[in-house]
Amino acid sequence: MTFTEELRKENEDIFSLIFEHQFVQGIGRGDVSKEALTHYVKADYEYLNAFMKVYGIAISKCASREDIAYFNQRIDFVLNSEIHPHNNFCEQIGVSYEELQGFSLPPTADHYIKHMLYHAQSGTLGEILAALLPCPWTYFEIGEELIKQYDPSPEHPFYQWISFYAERRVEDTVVVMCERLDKLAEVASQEEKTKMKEAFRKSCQLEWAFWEMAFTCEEWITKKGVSVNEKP
Ligand SMILES: Cc1ncc(CN)c(N)n1
Repeated sequence: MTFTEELRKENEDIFSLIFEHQFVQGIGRGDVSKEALTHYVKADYEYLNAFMKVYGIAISKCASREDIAYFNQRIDFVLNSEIHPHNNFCEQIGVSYEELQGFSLPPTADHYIKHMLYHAQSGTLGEILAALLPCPWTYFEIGEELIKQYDPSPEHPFYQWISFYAERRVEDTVVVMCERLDKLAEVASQEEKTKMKEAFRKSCQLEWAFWEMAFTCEEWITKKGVSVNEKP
């Protein structure tokens, strides 16, 4: 079994909790509330900005141009392609994408980006990839699961979102990231592999928590109660 096959097996519990999550199932049924969609897009826009910065830190640790080109191409995908699923949600909410940009992150999303930034700053390239991999991997499998369970037609409100993540391009992203991580794991010490496993599992758990954060419209607590998610 490869290292990433092991990771997938050890985290089957979290993957299945993600597939069952009410937000994810709501995408499949086509009935997520506008409040939850809005909360998700506001947080995810900033989350993806942080994700690209983590790729940037990974570039600073690359030893070859081929590795630099790989991370550069990943940044391009987030910057220019991952706007499509957000636009699908915005159309369903009835707002422009620009209106949902620039908000501060709710607690769970804040935790998730700091978890990735921690591994980016202090870890090896393998540790960084392990922290990043659940992002494309869980979404690709969500796309696959929702197609299997709901077989959405082009009229489905979230058809674009579902088909974007179930697409070949996202599958290829996962396959290539797994191959890269497997190669790095082959030469990693036991201690480094343990760190990779911890980073991967926590990112899977934070993926579930991110859906929950959006579904419950999670906010920071203040003396007056929970604060409204305002622009800083
Ligand atoms: C939180 C999160 N995780 C994963 C993805 C898919 N790249 C995303 N857009 N947002």
